[in-house]
Amino acid sequence: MEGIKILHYHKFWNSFVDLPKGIQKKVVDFQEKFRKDSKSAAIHLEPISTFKDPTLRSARIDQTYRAILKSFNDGNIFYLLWVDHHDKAYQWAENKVIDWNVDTQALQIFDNPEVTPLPNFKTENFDIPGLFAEYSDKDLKRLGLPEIILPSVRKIKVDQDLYQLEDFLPEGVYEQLFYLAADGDIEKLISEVEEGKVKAEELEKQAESFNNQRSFIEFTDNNVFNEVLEGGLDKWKYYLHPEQRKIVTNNFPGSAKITGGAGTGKTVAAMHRLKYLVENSRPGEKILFTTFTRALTNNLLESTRGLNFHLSNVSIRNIDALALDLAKEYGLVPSDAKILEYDNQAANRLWEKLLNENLISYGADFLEKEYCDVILNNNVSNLKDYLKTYRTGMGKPISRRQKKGLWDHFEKFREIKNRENYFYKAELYNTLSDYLNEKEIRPYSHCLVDELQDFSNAELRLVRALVEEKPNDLFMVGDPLQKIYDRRINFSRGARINVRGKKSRRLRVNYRTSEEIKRLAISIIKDISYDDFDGEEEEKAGYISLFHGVDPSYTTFKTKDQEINHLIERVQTLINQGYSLSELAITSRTKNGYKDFRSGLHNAGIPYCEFQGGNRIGDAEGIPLLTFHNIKGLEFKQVFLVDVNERTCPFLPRGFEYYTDEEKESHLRSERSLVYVAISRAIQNVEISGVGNKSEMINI
Ligand SMILES: Nc1ncnc2c1ncn2[C@@H]1O[C@H](COP(=O)(O)OP(=O)(O)OP(=O)(O)O)[C@@H](O)[C@H]1O
Repeated sequence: MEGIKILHYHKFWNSFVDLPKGIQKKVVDFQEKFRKDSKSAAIHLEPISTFKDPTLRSARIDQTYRAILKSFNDGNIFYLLWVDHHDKAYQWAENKVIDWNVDTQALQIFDNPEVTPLPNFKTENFDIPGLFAEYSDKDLKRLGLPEIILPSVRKIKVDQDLYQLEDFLPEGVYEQLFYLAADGDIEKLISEVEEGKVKAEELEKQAESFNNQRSFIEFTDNNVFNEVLEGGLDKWKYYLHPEQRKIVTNNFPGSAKITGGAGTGKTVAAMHRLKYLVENSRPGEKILFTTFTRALTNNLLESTRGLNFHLSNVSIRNIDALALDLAKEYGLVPSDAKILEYDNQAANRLWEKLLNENLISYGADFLEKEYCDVILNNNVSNLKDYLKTYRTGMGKPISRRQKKGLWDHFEKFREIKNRENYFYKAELYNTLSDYLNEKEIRPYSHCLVDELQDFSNAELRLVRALVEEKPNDLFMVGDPLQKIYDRRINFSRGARINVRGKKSRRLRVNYRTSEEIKRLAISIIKDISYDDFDGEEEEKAGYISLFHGVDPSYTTFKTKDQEINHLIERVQTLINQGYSLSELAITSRTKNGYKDFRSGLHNAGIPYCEFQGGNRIGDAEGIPLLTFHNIKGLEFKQVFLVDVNERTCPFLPRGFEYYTDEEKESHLRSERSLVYVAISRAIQNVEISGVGNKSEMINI
């Protein structure tokens, strides 16, 4: 038959990569022949009597290798499921159930419970109701639960039973039951499943539902095979979670905010969204993808190239660099303008100058904080507005009279600083936003923002000003739980961005880390409440990893030398096991924290590198040494958190005892977020170490 479709199961690639090179090439040829004529004698497409599923077929790759396929829709669609040595391929297929689920419009693959018995739960005789007792069979089936597994699900009484069933459920179904156990809103879950379906009656169209595309994709050319032959498959480029795909292709009536825990594929969704916008853009439209750090910008530049679309109308820039360039281009700052960072040497010198030249009863620290957090963060340009501005989170209230006095000081400070051509970043953003708004210049048609939680109100106002308000104007992804800078964002009031209701969505599947690592990461911040950037509490429930690994460890030592020796030994063991150094990372709360480990690596002859402004300094192939701040946005197979004890985590700055309660709380929240960020960078394993007493933040 002409025009046969082959849909590739994402786990098919796991079997494909393990084949000898020569056989991989034969698999590529096999598919070409199969598409032309699946009934050709050379292909030998046949059912096998030992397969429990009568719709499964074996096909011949050569004398010894077989492909396992499922025939679908009267044989004009085939699912290519597995390829292996004859015996192993048959073994893989033998006891599988491979069923089309009409409720979800997705093919389901799972072990036949008649052959592979489902686990018995310890809670079987407990006199407590089933975890899902309040939901009808019909509703559970609408979430994709196969009829044959329903009796076992009815026996689940506690979360632990559900975890035991994970490997016996089809993909996606465990996830749905996990969400249901976490927040109990079955109507919401059913409607999410429905959104992942297509309206069409034809099975061929239904096979393209978002729910089915989670695991099955048609590859019509051989490029992807070449990609695998050259070094592996980046599944994120093709197989998207239905929630990711919805976000990528959705038509948002205005700006969209996407949140999700660490590793839930927010950056991946944003990159696909960029591709989608480019492919649907009109001539002349320019699209900006911006983020906070240079390291992430560099990663984005690299990764988006792999998605194969034209980047000619796309600008991928970090927000600072973009703002400075645009401000210079519009003549808003001199070409030799210099940037002031909060609390850096130049800023401290200028504030001291103000204090020396005037009789002022406030300290430089207070003045700078008030100027940056209240004046600049709210873009206050005159005394009248300053008098009206709330100083939320600023501690001790100040009177109208005090505000008037302060305003005079700030005007003098501005003169001092402008004379020397210095500008705070926020000042640059404000000046630029005001200019763009006044002149109605909108340099970009769409803007995507990654690491949203690190943006300040001033940066977000600039983002808002760069793009005209219209459907699909802004697409912003971030994780409130990873907010490691102590700055308040408020979309509607602070940044004039409106994203309430349906325009904000949340991703929940952690693709990066094992469930064990995710649980540890979440335990750090579980009792803290995080703002969703619009004054509501960000949800934490229903955040799940779908694979398992080893339990993270936390070891303390008597001396620093012991800790260093232990780390060096562990690194050497991992190298011997075949890990490359760049797959590992050593991270500590401060730069000082990893200094001794750097010497240890040096003495042991193990190459290392550090990060500066997004670039690797030292041996680029060496093991990276990073602070918890600059490991953000990156990922590694194994992460070592070093120098972790009661004194370093949380890290308390000098003068902490004088902070107001609100400031203390805010600081400690950021400290917890930092540890959450550092732990959640690991794919397979986290090892924590320190000298002395353990940090009370980490309970292992
Ligand atoms: N649909 C997918 N299929 C396979 N892998 C995926 C998918 N989506 C994301 N990933 C992988 O999961 C990891 C985390 O993805 P990503 O960086 O997009 O998450 P994130 O939510 O931005 O994380 P963080 O906030 O922690 O930086 C990456 O290795 C990515 O390739």
